[in-house]
Amino acid sequence: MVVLSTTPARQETVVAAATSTHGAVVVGGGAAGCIPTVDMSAPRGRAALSRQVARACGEQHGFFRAVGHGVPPAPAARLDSATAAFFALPPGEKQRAGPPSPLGYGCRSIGFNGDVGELEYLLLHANPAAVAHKARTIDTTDPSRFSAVVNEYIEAVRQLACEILDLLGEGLGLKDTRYFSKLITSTDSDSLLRINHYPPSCTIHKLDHDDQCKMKSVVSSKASNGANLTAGGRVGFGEHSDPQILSLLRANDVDGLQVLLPDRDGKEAWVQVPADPSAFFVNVGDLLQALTNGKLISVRHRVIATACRPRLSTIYFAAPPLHTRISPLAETITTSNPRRYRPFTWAEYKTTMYSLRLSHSRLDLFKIDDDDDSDNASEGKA
Ligand SMILES: C=C1C[C@]23C[C@@]1(O)CC[C@H]2[C@@]12CC[C@H](O)[C@@](C)(C(=O)O1)[C@H]2[C@@H]3C(=O)O
Ligand SMILES: O=C(O)CCC(=O)C(=O)O
Ligand SMILES: [Fe+2]
Repeated sequence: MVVLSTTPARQETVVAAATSTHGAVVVGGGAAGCIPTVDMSAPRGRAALSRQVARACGEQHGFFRAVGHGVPPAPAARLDSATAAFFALPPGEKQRAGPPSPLGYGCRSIGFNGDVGELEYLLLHANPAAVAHKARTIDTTDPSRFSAVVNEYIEAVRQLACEILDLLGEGLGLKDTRYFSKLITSTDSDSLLRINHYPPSCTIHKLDHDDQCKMKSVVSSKASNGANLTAGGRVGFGEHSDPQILSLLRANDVDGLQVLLPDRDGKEAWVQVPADPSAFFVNVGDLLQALTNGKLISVRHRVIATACRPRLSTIYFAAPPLHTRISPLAETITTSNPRRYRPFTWAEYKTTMYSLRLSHSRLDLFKIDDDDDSDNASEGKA
């Protein structure tokens, strides 16, 4: 295990993941500390692939690196250059697409309850009409080109999300194996696209590279400019779980993403996810945890900026339509795993989430008490 640093305030340990020869990313010190890799193009049966995806999204992970995913590189490259061009504009021009309501351009402020991060971002509703509307303020010279680039990317990544959700439906043995993917393909689905741009974290001081790197290994809770520091870096995007069904993240070659995974002793540790621009990082969202009655796990993650180059990441949050009723599926409720969550709609969940801080474990508010016999008696009814 490579221990990068510890922060006295939270006694947290950050471990770096390393790639094993058989393709799985493994952290020394326990199987639960691994980041699984799924090669979606590997020649093996569909059943084996679906079991592998379901295992990665459950059993204490909720997170995997997808390679051989079939998304062509060109739409991603076009999106990256369009968004990089936007972030390179003078601040006044970027502000035309803000403030985030929650959609639009945002800088440092995240949500409505006082969260801040060392980043700027674009948050878009993932449907063509909404993209076209926002594009008018994002690319004032050629908004229709910007829209086309974004829509092309969304279509490619939505297909990948559907494929992963179908594999999960099969791996979990659902009667309707397409249940999850149907939720996100409806025309009024509430999916989002977020593009995060993290400035280099070593531009504060005009020091040579070696001095900057020495400074970053100094553990402290506040930087001289007031930014939060954790485990030797600035908090780019604070600890949270994603609220939706499934998130597909792709980033450039700059590290920063960390996931909170339990080790063999059940203690949690932040695991550094090595950058891989050709891969998608897939994580289970709160809704999928609720729908599967906790069989799949909505992983907590964060971004800690330590690099001297900007990090550009793009995340597709696959969500259902607002009126969708979220309730644990019958196949996931058993005597040993009785119903854990009460039914709710995505709209209800969103209202709750926007009233809370980023780090809140919001799904807990929808939990059924262990000793509530009337709710647990509804075993087998979704
Ligand atoms: C503080 C907040 C920002 C957030 C909405 C929230 O109230 C709590 C969840 C946050 C989050 C995290 C994942 C995604 O980046 C996001 C778009 C989402 O759906 O939930 C953000 C929200 C946001 O930035 O608006
Ligand atoms: O920017 C990243 O790499 C991750 C950000 C994230 O987790 C989010 O936007 O929900
Ligand atoms: Fe996230």
